Amino acid sequence: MRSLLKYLKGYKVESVIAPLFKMLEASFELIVPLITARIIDIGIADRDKSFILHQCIILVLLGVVGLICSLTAQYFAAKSSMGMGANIRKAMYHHVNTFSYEELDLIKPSTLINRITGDVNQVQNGVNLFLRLFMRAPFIVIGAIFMASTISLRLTGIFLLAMILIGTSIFLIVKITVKLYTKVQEHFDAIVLHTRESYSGARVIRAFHKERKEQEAFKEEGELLNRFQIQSGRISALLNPLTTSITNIGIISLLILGGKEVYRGALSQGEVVALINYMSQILLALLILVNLVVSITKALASGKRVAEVLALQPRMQEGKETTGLGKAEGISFKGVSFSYPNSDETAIENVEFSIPRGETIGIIGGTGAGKTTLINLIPRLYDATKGEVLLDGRKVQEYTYKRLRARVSIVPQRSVLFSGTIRENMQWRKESASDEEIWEALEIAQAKEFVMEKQEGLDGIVQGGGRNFSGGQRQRLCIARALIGKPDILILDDSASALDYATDAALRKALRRVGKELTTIIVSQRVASIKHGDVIFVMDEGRIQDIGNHEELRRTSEIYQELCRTQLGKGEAL
Ligand SMILES: Nc1ncnc2c1ncn2[C@@H]1O[C@H](COP(=O)(O)OP(=O)(O)OP(=O)(O)O)[C@@H](O)[C@H]1O
Repeated sequence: MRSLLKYLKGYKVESVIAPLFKMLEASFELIVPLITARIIDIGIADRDKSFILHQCIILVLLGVVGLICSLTAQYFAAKSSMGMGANIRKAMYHHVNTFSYEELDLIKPSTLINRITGDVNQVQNGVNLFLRLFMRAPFIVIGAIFMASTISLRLTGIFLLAMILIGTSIFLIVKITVKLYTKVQEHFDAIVLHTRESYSGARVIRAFHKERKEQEAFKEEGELLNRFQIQSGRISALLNPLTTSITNIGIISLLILGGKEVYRGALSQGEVVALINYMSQILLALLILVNLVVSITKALASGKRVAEVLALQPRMQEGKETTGLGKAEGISFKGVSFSYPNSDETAIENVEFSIPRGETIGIIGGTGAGKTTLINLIPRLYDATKGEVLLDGRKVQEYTYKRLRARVSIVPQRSVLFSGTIRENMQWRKESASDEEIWEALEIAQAKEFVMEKQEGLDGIVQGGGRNFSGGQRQRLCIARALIGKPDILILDDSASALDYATDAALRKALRRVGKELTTIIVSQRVASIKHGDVIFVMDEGRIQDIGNHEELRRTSEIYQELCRTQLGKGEAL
């Protein structure tokens, strides 16, 4: 949490003014019982109406000035805590954008969203309460005891005893409820996760007719949450009656012992009333302190979650080079192995190959063979754990991200579009892309026809995630997006899986016409999609088992033969 204090930068003055004004308000509050005592002892005793009126005006003035101080404190506390919250959110958003796939594997997007929103809000509220109340409550308690001691040192003992009893009850109850609160938070997180999953997977749930099962699981989570909330509610409900009882016992003791002092002539009636007022002020201040402690505990827990994200340093460092050596003119893998950060197994092992510029490469293999892992190393979505990945003779790590990603364009397995227009989605790689360039890319990606059919053309709306397009249309739009800005290397990671054979073939034919310089890597589980490649890599268990063109592999590669047998028909493969 301490590491988050730097985000208060720019709000230092506000953070000092807020507690100062709150303490000023508290000082006025501490004077009130003394004035009440004077009204009773002098005004009422002497039946002096003008004195009473005069003192009442002072009370009103104290109230008004106190209110102004309180509002000033609220204003400055809100300004600095909101400012701090905004600074943290900005810093987190910026920091998360520097994460590579490795960091995103470690902190899941749903947790990141919770941390950037809910947790930062909790920190913000905690800071606001802290600035306003943390100094005020102890100030009132100490001040009230001090003022009481100036009235009667003998009766101050009752105050100390009441404070010890109230303090102990509060401590015990908070200790238990904070533990329960942690449980409540855990179950609340689970419910949020469940709600999010069942909403985003609503169609799958309907398709598998799992509505009842989902409802039951939700009900179970809800009941658990309910149980812990009731438990913590019951225990916190004890707090008020317990502390009020202790205070009331204190007040009764003050009345009895104070009464005796009045008889002895050591105290006036007004002073006894003032002592009772101070006792009530202490109780109120301690109750506020309890709420403050609970909120601060929550804020500290949230602050820890926020600080964890900010402390996570991206393992990849950006290079400085903007040009290649031009030697090898293509992509080379030298003894490359890779393991995911959250896994002990190697996803690819000792991969070695070179691809000259302008070739079309097919990568085929069963699920989990390591195809996606391999191609993700080229645009540095991950860094190899062993070996080197070279692009035009330079390690990919040496290039700036801008340069590397301008040269290598990847269409991932999952087609992701963003809400906006088709044009806006097409301009992701090149903001200045003209309509002509966009139509050209759409034509190659076999998407021109259905975009033209739209009344608005390139201004056609894309709904979040591209849900107003079919799976195949989404894939084609993503391929078009990847072609804009003329990359040197185009990687299609199973990105044509939703296309029918004819469209898939038309796409590959169009890609071949793009230019001799374009290196195309097509990852697929379909033989038909990669069989025209200049070279085909056959992958299995994280290794490239066989390399060759379609005809060679049909003769030499058992895995390839098997794939052909199952897909193209037995006769063709043998
Ligand atoms: N983010 C990840 N974290 C941990 N392990 C992963 C991750 N992604 C993939 N793996 C594992 O790495 C191995 C290779 O996966 P990869 O996605 O490269 O296979 P693939 O050949 O592309 O499969 P598919 O054709 O099904 O997409 C698999 O065993 C998989 O479980």
